[in-house]
Amino acid sequence: MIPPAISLQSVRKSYGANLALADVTLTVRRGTCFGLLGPNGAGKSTAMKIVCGVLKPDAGQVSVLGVDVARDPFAARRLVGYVPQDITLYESLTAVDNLQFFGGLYGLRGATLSNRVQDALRRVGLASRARDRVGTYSGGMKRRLNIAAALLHRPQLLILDEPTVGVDPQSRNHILELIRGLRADGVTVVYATHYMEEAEAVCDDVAILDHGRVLTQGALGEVLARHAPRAVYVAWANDAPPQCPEAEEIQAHRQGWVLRSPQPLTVMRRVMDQAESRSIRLEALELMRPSLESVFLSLTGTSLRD
Ligand SMILES: Nc1ncnc2c1ncn2[C@@H]1O[C@H](COP(=O)(O)OP(=O)(O)OP(=O)(O)O)[C@@H](O)[C@H]1O
Repeated sequence: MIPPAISLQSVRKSYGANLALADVTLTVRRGTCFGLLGPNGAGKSTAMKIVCGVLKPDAGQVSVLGVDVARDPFAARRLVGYVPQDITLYESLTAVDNLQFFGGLYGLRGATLSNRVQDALRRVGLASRARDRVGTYSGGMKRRLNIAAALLHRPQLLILDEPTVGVDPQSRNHILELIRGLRADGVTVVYATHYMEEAEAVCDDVAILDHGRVLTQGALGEVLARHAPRAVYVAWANDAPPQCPEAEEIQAHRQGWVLRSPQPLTVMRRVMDQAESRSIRLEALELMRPSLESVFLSLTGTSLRD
């Protein structure tokens, strides 16, 4: 059997008394885009640093494309491109000089290094600004250059830790397109984010992590089907919401109400009957599409994480 891109088995990691990963078991399939999702402090960065060999787990097994990270950390690291959450670039150097430096750390030299630098700059849409100092770049350009630095050694697995924080919609769109392009080229991408709409747009599989534990994982469609609360949106020309014993919760939303229920079709029928019998004009009646955002909130709760 071909080993998966990433396998974490019962991984545990503490920082002193602070348990960051309690018991994490995860599998990332080759050639997919995998969304690692979780609120602040869930353990996403810790898990990714362990996969890259930057941090050692206290317990558990980690392998990358079949290579045991504990046994052969250097071989594993060569297979992985890691884009950290914090920008790690030299502001006083140009984009080319930054990439030449990082490429040198991977042992790239001469014409190979120059070609890889040009390729990476093209890929992230920065070829025309290649000779400008990074200090003159916008936040989105720095993020894209940060990604280019992780592509120079042509990794089979790219790990991105919240790559779209603080970027404008254009750079965000460019980064999402870049991920789709890499995936189409056969690169496995792990994408950590708390932007659920981005994960829905690019990920094949997702895992939701909280307090160092995996709450759910699987194909995006499966996770939505398994956990998304079913709901109906109703707007009608009446001040009160419809009466519906099947609704577990009724919330005001836009010009109407959201009725959560495991029997949404019964709810819809009941609303239509009431509208007809009481001559109330119905303005909208929709089965709400399950969203990753609603799954995320229903699994991780709505209390603030600081
Ligand atoms: N170097 C460290 N020393 C002590 N505690 C740490 C350290 N790094 C992380 N932690 C703690 O470990 C837990 C997991 O943190 P981690 O950064 O892995 O979460 P995260 O999901 O990536 O969060 P965020 O979305 O905020 O980046 C948190 O409680 C955090 O405060």
